[in-house]
Amino acid sequence: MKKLAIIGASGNGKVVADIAVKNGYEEIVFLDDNENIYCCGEYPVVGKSSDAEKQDADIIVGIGNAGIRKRIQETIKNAKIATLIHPNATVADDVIIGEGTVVMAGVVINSGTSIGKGCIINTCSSVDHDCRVGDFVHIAVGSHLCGTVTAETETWIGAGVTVSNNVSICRKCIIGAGAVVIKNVEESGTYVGVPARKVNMESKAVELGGYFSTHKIENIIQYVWAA
Ligand SMILES: CC(=O)SCCNC(=O)CCNC(=O)[C@H](O)C(C)(C)COP(=O)(O)OP(=O)(O)OC[C@H]1O[C@@H](n2cnc3c(N)ncnc32)[C@H](O)[C@@H]1OP(=O)(O)O
Repeated sequence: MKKLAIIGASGNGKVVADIAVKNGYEEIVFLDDNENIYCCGEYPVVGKSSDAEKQDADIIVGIGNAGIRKRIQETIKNAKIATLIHPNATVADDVIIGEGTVVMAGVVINSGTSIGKGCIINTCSSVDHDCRVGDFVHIAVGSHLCGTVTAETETWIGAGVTVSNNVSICRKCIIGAGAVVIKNVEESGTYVGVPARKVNMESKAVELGGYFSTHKIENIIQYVWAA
C-alpha cells in the first residue's frame, strides 16, 4: 500500500493530502509537533516531525513557512521524500522539479523552467518559460512569474503577485500580496505595491504563511531562516 506521512497538520497540509490521494497514495498520516492536534481533515496525527524517519512511508513537509520546511526536509533522507503534482496542473515535459515540492491545482509551468526542492507552487499560479525557482520558495495562490524570472531560495511570492519577465528576486524576500515586481530585487526584505518597493516592516506584526506572528518581522525572519 502506498503510504505518505505529511509533516504539518495545517490547511496547507490538508491540500497536500488531497493531491497525494490524486497521486495514488492509499494511506495518509500526519506528523505534527503540536500535541493538541489529533487529526487533519479525515487523517490522523500519529506522531511528531522527529518521528518521520520511523515511518514506513514516503514523507513530505506540508508546512507553509519556508525556514521550517527547509529545516525539517533537510533532516530526512532524499529517498523518502515525495514530490507531488496535482493532475490538473500543466507542466511542460522538460521542467525539472526538486524533491519535496508540491505543485497545486491549476498551476502552469512552462518549458525550460527549473523548480527547486521543497517548494510550494500554489493554486492557479504560473511560472513561465526559462524561470529558475530556488529551493523552498513559495509561489502563493494566483501569482505569475513571466518568462526568464529567477526567484532565489526561501523567497515567498505572495498571493496575486506579478513578476515581469527577465527579473531576478534574491533569496529570503517577501513579496506582499498583489505586488508587481518590475526590476531586480537585490536585497533581502519585504516588498509591496505597484511597482514593488522595499518597506520597513520592523514595527509591524507579520504572518509568514499563517504560522507566525510577531511585532519584529526582521527578528522572526532571522530566527526562522537561521534555524
Ligand atoms: C493558500 C494561501 O493562503 S497562500 C498564502 C497567501 N498569503 C499571502 O500572499 C499574504 C501575503 N502577505 C502580505 O502581503 C502581508 O501584508 C505582508 C507580509 C506584506 C506584510 O504583513 P504585515 O507585516 O502584517 O503588514 P501590516 O498588515 O502590519 O501592514 C503594514 C503596512 O504595509 C501595508 N501593506 C501590507 N501588505 C501590503 C501589500 N500586500 N501591499 C501593499 N501594502 C501592504 C499596510 O497597509 C500597512 O500600511 P500602513 O502602515 O500605512 O497602515
